[in-house]
Amino acid sequence: ADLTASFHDHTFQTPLMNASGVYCYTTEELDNLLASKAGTLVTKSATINYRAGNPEPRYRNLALGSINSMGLPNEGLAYYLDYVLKKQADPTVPTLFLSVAGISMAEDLDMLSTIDQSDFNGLTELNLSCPNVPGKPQVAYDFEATEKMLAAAFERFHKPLGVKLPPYFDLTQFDIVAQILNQYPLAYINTINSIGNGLYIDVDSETVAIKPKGGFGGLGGAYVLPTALANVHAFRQRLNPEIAIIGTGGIENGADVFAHLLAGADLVQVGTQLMKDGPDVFTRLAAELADIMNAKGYHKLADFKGKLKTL
Ligand SMILES: C=Cc1c(C(=O)O)[nH]c(=O)[nH]c1=O
Repeated sequence: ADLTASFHDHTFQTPLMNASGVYCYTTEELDNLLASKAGTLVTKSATINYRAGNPEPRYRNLALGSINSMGLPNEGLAYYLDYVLKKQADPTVPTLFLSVAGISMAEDLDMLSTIDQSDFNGLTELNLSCPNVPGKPQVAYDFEATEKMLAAAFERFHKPLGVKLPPYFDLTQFDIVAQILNQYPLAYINTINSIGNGLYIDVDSETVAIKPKGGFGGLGGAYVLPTALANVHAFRQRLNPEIAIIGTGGIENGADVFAHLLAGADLVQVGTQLMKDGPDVFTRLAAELADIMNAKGYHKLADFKGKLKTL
């Protein structure tokens, strides 16, 4: 089976990559991703300046996934922009993704301007869905703010741009959000971000799992797979075909990757399972996906991508 993934005019060795925020905070982690079977990588969502983030413990692996309230810790935009600019000079390195998540629309726009004026030749991911900055509502749950943000972004940003979206749970929300997104020349959407503000309770200790926000945090892992698949498929059914889709959420094995691609994803991102297994997870996921494709007689991703059947 050929796992080569095409994404606009870019080609990747596999459709697999990390989810922003996981294993992408330091240049060492990013280099380890490049050395793995991941097709490419995305950097931790950046703010203009360094952020320490929320007090720890702020991430916990759980039997059925994970919970996190990191609070947007990052080294600042320059750190990640320097990294991708240096790496893109190397012809053996695939096209890279750079993620930004400003605390305000003004900060987002400043960062987009900085990137636009740079020689960055990869794709930029505007994170509209961080659930863990206290007092900062998720932009993407405010449809008016989303529209304002996209209009302002495309006024000043001329490189390929994608948006990271939170999960939606209502079919009319898919209609409304898709109608907004279709008005803009987006390269892609990335769906889903963590399911915001879950609460894990440890019965033995009668305590929550993480310190910030009284234990409330974004859910990842197996908990979120059906929601992730629904969002990938709902947007595939509604978005202009020129807007590609990165499927994120709940991938533990090759079958989960296959399901995301069947639902309409062009690339898939792995968060919780990457946190649990490290970059070797991409070797296992690639092998498991290839085995499934071979068993089904599929030779390349296009043979089944987006071809989910209904009853
Ligand atoms: C960028 C902040 C995010 C964070 C975070 O830094 O708390 N956690 C998530 O699950 N998703 C995010 O988008």
